[in-house]
Amino acid sequence: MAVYTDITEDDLTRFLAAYDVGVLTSYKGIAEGVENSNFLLHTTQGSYILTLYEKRVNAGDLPFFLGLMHHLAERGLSCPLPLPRADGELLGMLSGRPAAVISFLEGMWLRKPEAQHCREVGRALASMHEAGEGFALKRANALSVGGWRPLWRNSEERADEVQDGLKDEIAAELAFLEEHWPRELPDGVIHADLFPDNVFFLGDRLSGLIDFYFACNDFLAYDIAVCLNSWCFEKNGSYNITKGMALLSGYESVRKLTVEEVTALPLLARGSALRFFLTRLYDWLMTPAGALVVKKDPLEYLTKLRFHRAVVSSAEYGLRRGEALQ
Ligand SMILES: Nc1ncnc2c1ncn2[C@@H]1O[C@H](COP(=O)(O)OP(=O)(O)O)[C@@H](O)[C@H]1O
Ligand SMILES: N[C@@H](CCOP(=O)(O)O)C(=O)O
Repeated sequence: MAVYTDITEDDLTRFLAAYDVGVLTSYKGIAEGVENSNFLLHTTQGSYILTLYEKRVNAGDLPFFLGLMHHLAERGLSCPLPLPRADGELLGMLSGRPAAVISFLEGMWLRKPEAQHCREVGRALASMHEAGEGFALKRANALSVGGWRPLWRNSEERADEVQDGLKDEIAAELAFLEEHWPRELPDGVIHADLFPDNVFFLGDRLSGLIDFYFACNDFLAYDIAVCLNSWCFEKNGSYNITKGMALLSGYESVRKLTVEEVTALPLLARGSALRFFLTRLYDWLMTPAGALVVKKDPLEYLTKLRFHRAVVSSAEYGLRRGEALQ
C-alpha cells in the first residue's frame, strides 16, 4: 500500500484548477508502490496519476526526475509525461507535500515475466540509456557503493534478528565491494530501479517504463545488473540463464557492451544485490508495525547476493561473447 498522505476532494479540486485536465470526476489511492503516495484521477478529459512526494524523496531532486521524464519522452521513450501547471511549473503543493500530475500509461506489470519479456526490457533499458544522452541535469547515485555503509550502520546491530551470522557476512561483503568497485565504466543516466513493477506491458508488447524516482548518473552496466537481479531469478532463488541471455541480447541489440562492462558484470550484480538487500533490511527493521506499506523481503536479495559471490565469469549470466569467456 502506498498512500501515506491523504487528500480531500476540496483540496484536490483546488489543486487541479491550475492544470488543463478538465473537471475531476473520481479519484482513488493506488495500493502499489513503496516510496510515494499515488492516486488515480479520472476527469472529463481522461485519466492521470497524481503523485505526492514523500519524505524519502529529496525535494531538490524533483526537477531532475520530472525533467528527465520530459527529456526521455521527447526522445521517443514511452514513459509518463509530467503535466505543466498554468504558471509553467511542473510541481505544486498538496496536503503539505510537493505534488505532480503525470500522464497515465496504459498497460500492466507482469507478475510472471518470461524470457521474451526480459528481451523487451533489455531493449527498452538500452533505449533509455541512449535517450538519456544530452540530459542537462545531473544527480549522483546516493545508493551506490558510497551510500551502502551509512545505510548498513543503521541496521547492522539488529541484522542477526533476520538471520544468524548476517552481521559478519554483510560486513565482509561491504568491505569487499568497497575495495573492488569499478572506478571507470561508460556512464550516463540510469533508471536504477527497473523492477518488473516499473515496466508496463500490453499483451506481450512493452508499453512503457515508470517510476524514475531513483534515476541518477551512474555506470550504465549497473542498470543491467539491477535488471538481471529483478527479472532473471525464479521464486525459488535460482538464476534463469535463458532469461539472462534474453535480457542481455535485447540490451545489446541497441547498445553493445564494452569488454570492461562485460568483465565488471558479476561485481555490479553483486553490488546491486547488496543495495536492495540493505534498503529492504532497513525497511524490514524500521517500518513501524501497522504502517500501510507492504514490506519487501530482504532475504530474497541475500540469496541473489550469495549467487553472485560464487560467480567466476560473466558467461554464467548468459553473456556468450568471446571476450567474456577469457
Ligand atoms: N504513469 C502511470 N500510469 C499508470 N499507472 C501508474 C503510473 N505511475 C504509477 N502508476 C501506478 O502506481 C503504482 C505505484 O507507482 P510507483 O511510481 O512505482 O510508486 P512509488 O514511487 O511509490 O514506488 C504503479 O505500480 C502503477 O500501478
Ligand atoms: N524496487 C525496490 C523498492 C522500490 O519500490 P518501487 O515501488 O519504488 O519500485 C525493491 O524491490 O526493493
